[in-house]
Amino acid sequence: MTLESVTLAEVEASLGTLENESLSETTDYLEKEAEIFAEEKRMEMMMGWHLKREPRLQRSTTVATGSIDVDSAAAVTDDFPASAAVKEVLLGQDEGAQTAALGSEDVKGTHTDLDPVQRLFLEKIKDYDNMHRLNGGLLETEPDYVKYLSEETAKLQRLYGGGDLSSFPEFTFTEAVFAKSDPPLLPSHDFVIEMINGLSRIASSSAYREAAMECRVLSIQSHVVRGYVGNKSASFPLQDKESQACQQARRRRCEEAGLRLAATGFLLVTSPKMETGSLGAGLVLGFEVDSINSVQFSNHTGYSHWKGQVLTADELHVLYEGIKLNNVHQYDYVLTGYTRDTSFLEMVVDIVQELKRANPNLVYVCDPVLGDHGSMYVPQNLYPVYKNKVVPVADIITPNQFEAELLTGKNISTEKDAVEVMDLLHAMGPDTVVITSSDLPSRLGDRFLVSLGSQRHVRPDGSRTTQRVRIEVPKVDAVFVGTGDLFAAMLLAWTHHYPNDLKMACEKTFSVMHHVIQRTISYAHELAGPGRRPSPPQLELRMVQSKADIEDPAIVTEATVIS
Ligand SMILES: Nc1ncnc2c1ncn2[C@@H]1O[C@H](COP(=O)(O)OP(=O)(O)O)[C@@H](O)[C@H]1O
Ligand SMILES: Cc1ncc(COP(=O)(O)O)c(C=O)c1O
Repeated sequence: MTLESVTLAEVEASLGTLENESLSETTDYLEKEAEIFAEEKRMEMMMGWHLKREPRLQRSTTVATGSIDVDSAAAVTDDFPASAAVKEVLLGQDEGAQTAALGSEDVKGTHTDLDPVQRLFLEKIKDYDNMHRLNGGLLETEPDYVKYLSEETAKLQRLYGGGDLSSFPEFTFTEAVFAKSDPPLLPSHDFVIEMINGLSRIASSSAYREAAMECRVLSIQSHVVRGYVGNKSASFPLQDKESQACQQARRRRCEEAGLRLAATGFLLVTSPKMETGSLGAGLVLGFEVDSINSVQFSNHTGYSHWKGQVLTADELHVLYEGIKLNNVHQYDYVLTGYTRDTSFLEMVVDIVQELKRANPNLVYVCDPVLGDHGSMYVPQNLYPVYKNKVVPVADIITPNQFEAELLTGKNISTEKDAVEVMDLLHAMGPDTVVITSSDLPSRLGDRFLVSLGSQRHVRPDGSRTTQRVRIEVPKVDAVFVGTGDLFAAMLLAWTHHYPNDLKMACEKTFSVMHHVIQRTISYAHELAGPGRRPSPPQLELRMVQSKADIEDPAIVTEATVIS
């Protein structure tokens, strides 16, 4: 007889014979098969589901307990519309009453509105309950189950300090007494109420919304499949790094707005005496980096071979139009680097101008990539576009010495020359200029690289002030590619964090560079082997491995304020 061919009547008949007998081995198989089938049938009838041995219900029929199984009761009441009689039997009485009802012959007789399957179900529970009581424990359990149960019980007893795990615990609620102390270590009851009421006000306040808002960068740079230049060099560090810096900057703004954000991830209106911790899990504010890939190459152009595609000005415009049509063209920063095409660069300028109109506080960070050490490595016709169109709309620029000289038409032979060049660059537009590398001699010796920075500020009274710094970092005897892009991205991040402190922003930025470069060169030497110069693939920046240094760089170089 297959299970499918068992009719309900047969099931009832089979089980009916069991009613007056104890469960025996000979009927065991038939009963179990019938029971499973009956259960499935019952489910289908009552719920319209095609439920196959739903585990909670299986448990209720195979593991009987001294009192009603809470899970099975919940299954009946929560998951399908059991009849009033079933509910009454299962839930309508206290534990003792339920046990009594289940153990009594009345169940079948008094609830005449039960359909045959429901009755069968209740009778089975009743049978098991009787058997359980007679047997003094679980029925038909495998040794493994008994072992598992006793281990789990022991575990719970260890965790919760013993006690009877089979009975419902008693709870005693006593009124909390809030100790008054000065200064208060715990918030007072009134304060907690005030805090809760305040939460909804804070959530809708503009300061909170501003604090919770993301900081979004549009980065228009190269993409490479292999290695780290352009967007590959800038995106990961920005996304990673800024989660910390943004949090701090925004926490400061929140505090200024009279709000405090506590360490637990809860937003609290605190009394002024209460300590504020880090933002914790409450707000996560990494830079959102939207990348437009100006080229997609297999690798950077310092390798023996490279292949790929170049984005045209029109294609750039199409991408930007798409963003604009969705009205998601609100950016806090634009970051650009290596470009070889004049019309593309002009399109970038148009986009920056339009984005600045949408957000007058937008900061454009530009690495005016033209060449190095006296020679240009982009087409000559890019130079006038940078000089006349790009630099004037830029807020932060990161030229090397050659690029700074080219843009201003003035040579740098001394630190004084460098300061004058930076002033000329300020006059062209940008408030922040960092000359990333120079041939100027270092006071620390010829194994150090000298860089200079200058930042203009407008004082509250409208007058201008300029901070200028010199920074010297150990020179590494190798050519790295992608360092200019990483540098610009990190300067963006750290000037965001320290908008009026170029010294600090430079110390952080140059320290990140130092850590990444040191890790890269050690690894490259290891790969190349003793006495051999590392190849371009071996010199790819160790970006992911430098995550911790990018997030929180140990300061390895102090910037000197020079005027
Ligand atoms: N060989 C090197 N040794 C030490 N630092 C370097 C070296 N090359 C690059 N850097 C770091 O990277 C930064 C950017 O340098 P670079 O890539 O030469 O800029 P750019 O591409 O603008 O010419 C430098 O300011 C310096 O911190
Ligand atoms: C495709 C590509 N993008 C960007 C760069 C810029 O690299 P860096 O950051 O060293 O100026 C290069 C340098 O070769 C490159 O090949």
